[in-house]
Amino acid sequence: MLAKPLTLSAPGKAILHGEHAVVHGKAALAVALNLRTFLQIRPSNNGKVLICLPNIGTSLNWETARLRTLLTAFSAGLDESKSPSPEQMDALKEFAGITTGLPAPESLAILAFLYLYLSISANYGQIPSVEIVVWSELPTGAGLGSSAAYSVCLAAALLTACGAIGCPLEEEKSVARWPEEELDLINRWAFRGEQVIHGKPSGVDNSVATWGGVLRFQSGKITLLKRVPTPRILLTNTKVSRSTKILVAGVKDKIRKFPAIMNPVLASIDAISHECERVLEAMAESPSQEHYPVLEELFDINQHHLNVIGVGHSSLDSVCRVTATHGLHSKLTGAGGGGCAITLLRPDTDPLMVESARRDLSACGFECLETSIGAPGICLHSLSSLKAEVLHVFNEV
Ligand SMILES: Nc1ncnc2c1ncn2[C@@H]1O[C@H](COP(=O)(O)OP(=O)(O)OP(=O)(O)O)[C@@H](O)[C@H]1O
Ligand SMILES: C[C@@](O)(CCO)CC(=O)[O-]
Ligand SMILES: [Mg+2]
Repeated sequence: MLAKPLTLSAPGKAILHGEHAVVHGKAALAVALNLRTFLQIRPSNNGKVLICLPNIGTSLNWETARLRTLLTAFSAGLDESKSPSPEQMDALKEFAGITTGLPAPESLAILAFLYLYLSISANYGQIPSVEIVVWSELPTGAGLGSSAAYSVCLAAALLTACGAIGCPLEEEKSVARWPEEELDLINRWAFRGEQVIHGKPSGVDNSVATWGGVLRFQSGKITLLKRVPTPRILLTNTKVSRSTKILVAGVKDKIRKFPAIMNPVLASIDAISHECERVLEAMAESPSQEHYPVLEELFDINQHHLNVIGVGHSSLDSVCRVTATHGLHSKLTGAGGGGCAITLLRPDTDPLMVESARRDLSACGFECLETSIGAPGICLHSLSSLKAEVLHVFNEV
């Protein structure tokens, strides 16, 4: 059980190709970002469970005895066919005093936490009185998988706290990862958290946050692409807020209304993901500049498709237009409707050109984020290995 504080982190992600189509059984290519969500869980002896979420200004606590009264409704196990039921969600909303129809960010985050806390306790054994702090380097709700990194951190922390999985961090180590079968369990529980936040997630985001690196995801099948080169990208946050849940529901509605028009678009996005993977593999075989025009054209085509299925936004059009004036190619990433875009950079892209593109993007009110890609998935950290910024957050709350 939990004898001392544990600190863990999971990465955000960028989807190169396949967002939305992946919800409908098509392939997606996703990369882990070196922008992470950190969680600290510490034992406490006040008979309460506390969750503190500084990114969204929320801190709540409940008596463990009160939480226990809900346990029987959450003992169904990890049956693949069962997702969080409307009855379970209603019980949680009533417990947490959430009455609004359209859930606010803090409501979704709390519901996902309560769902995971109760389901994991009911299935593996009571989680003791704990304090949990979650803080992220990722913008929340901007297409970079913040919900998945949050769910993966929660699942890993709660499974470790109740002894369902081990704690692989040895004394002298600064970072440790769980063995594959435990990562698989973390990923499957995190998917449940995503279901609470998203409604109908494909599972691609929680898979990247769990496994890290670069992967292809299709209908629940995760293929880690170990050999492919990780392209350089520039991330731009338009700062236009949006909800993945609403955007995913909008696409579903469009497919229902116009199946003969929308299904070929999804099939084309699927073909783009496969073509991109083929090109990345060819680049691994023979690195050469000649592959970049193809990757750039795939970005352009997919961006048009994403507009067709209704997840574009004028701010994302602006990112594409501004970067195009510098000879660069961009597309939205994640759910779209605002949030972030990715711009492909060639290894030989002139840094001055990138700098001037960034200046123009900033002048539009957008924020460019620097990060590397192919980062590791969920891991445990020793306190001494944490960056000062992260330590500061955990020491403050
Ligand atoms: N650090 C965090 N603290 C608290 N809640 C968080 C945090 N990160 C994510 N969330 C929860 O996840 C929600 C955002 O999820 P959403 O799926 O809409 O966006 P995203 O995951 O950032 O983007 P995408 O799904 O397109 O990659 C927030 O409203 C909040 O409920
Ligand atoms: C829009 C979507 O395809 C990606 C969000 O990052 C939703 C999902 O796959 O769950
Ligand atoms: Mg999300």
